[in-house]
Amino acid sequence: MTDPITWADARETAWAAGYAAKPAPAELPFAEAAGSALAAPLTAVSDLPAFPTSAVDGWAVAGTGPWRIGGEVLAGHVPEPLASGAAVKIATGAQVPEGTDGLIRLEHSTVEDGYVSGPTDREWREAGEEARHGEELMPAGTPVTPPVIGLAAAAGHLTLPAHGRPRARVVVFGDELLTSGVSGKGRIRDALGPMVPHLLVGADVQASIGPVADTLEAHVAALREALADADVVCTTGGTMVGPVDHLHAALAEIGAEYVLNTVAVRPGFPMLLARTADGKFIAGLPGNPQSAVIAVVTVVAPLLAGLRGLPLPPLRTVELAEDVPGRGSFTHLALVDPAGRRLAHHGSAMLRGLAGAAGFAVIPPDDAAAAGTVVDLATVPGVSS
Ligand SMILES: Nc1nc2c(c(=O)[nH]1)N[C@H]1C(S)=C(S)[C@@H](COP(=O)(O)OP(=O)(O)OC[C@H]3O[C@@H](n4cnc5c(N)ncnc54)[C@H](O)[C@@H]3O)O[C@H]1N2
Ligand code: MOO
Repeated sequence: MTDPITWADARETAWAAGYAAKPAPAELPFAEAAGSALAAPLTAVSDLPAFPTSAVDGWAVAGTGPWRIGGEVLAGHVPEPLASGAAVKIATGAQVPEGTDGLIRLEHSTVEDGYVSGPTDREWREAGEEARHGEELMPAGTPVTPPVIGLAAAAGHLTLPAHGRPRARVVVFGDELLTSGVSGKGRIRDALGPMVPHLLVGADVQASIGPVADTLEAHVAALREALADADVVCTTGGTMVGPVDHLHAALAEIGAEYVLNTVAVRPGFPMLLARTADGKFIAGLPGNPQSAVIAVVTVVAPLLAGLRGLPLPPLRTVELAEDVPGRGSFTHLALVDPAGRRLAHHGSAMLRGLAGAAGFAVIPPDDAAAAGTVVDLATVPGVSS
């Protein structure tokens, strides 16, 4: 087995491999561009707003008052110019008539004998106040978040230049796994098949394969099937060298090469990332369920970010409420709750602690962290706290 790389290097390496392999930018409908990075700057296709727009429900008036009422302007119409001494009722969002000197809010207005009076103000948004036609709104590289999609639509776009969503597929290895019923008699319920697809945020996740029988032929066949319609395949289990751990042999059989093989982190050490000759990726997640999640956090999430042109997912921070030991020369990823307290049931074969955690406090190699220390926090995709 090769020397494990550091946890920090594993994140960087997986991200860089994804970034180098990201699909060429294309004009994508918003739904497909969502979660990618802008491959070119976003510009305004019109002035924003495109016309002076009323910010209130009220009256548009010209000249000095009281103003003679003559009609109304609703949103979605082009109004006639307003003559001096005239007033029109105007709705929020409606185009302000040319010649308007001020708006009176409905609730501040008094209407008498066909005339309106009240305090006026320039309560409209000027054309081009937010952006001028052709102006750059967001630079290339900006993540396509829901607000960016809203801005793009407001600015006149139907598509965005972005990197397409990678297709991902989960392959579950293990003869001992049950997909229904309860654990017993040497067999356990598959916890990873139902969980891992939801961790692959940003990917177009295909139907999972497995549980796959513990033979090399079945492993090779499952990998080939998964790779036929996925850019990223996440396998679970079989990363070690047990009697029925066939992943490494299966990777050799299909000619995949390691991007990284084992990471100096506990839990999660036996994770790996490999690449096929045609540039697809296979992430090997260890079978212990918490270790599988750590492999997603360490390798898969950075890889998917890179494939979409996004930067390495940032770490957050957490102030520890209690001492956390190190794990010798390995990084220790320690489950903590949002208040920085360690969780019970944090063994790598368990999910009970993880299910209530804010994420993993990152305790660097050859170190330990005392209560009160602020350390990095690696969060789990799909989990917010
Ligand atoms: N001699 C050694 N044995 C092990 C070492 C070691 O260093 N030397 N490392 C341990 C560590 S660390 C891990 S993590 C596991 C990794 O094992 P594999 O990736 O080969 O996974 P399996 O052997 O298939 O399974 C391990 C464990 O996880 C359970 N499992 C597997 N898949 C699922 C699933 N889909 N849902 C729920 N649970 C699952 C499986 O039943 C085993 O209990 O190796 C250690 N051994
Ligand atoms: O490191 Mo293993 O991945 O402890 O469970």
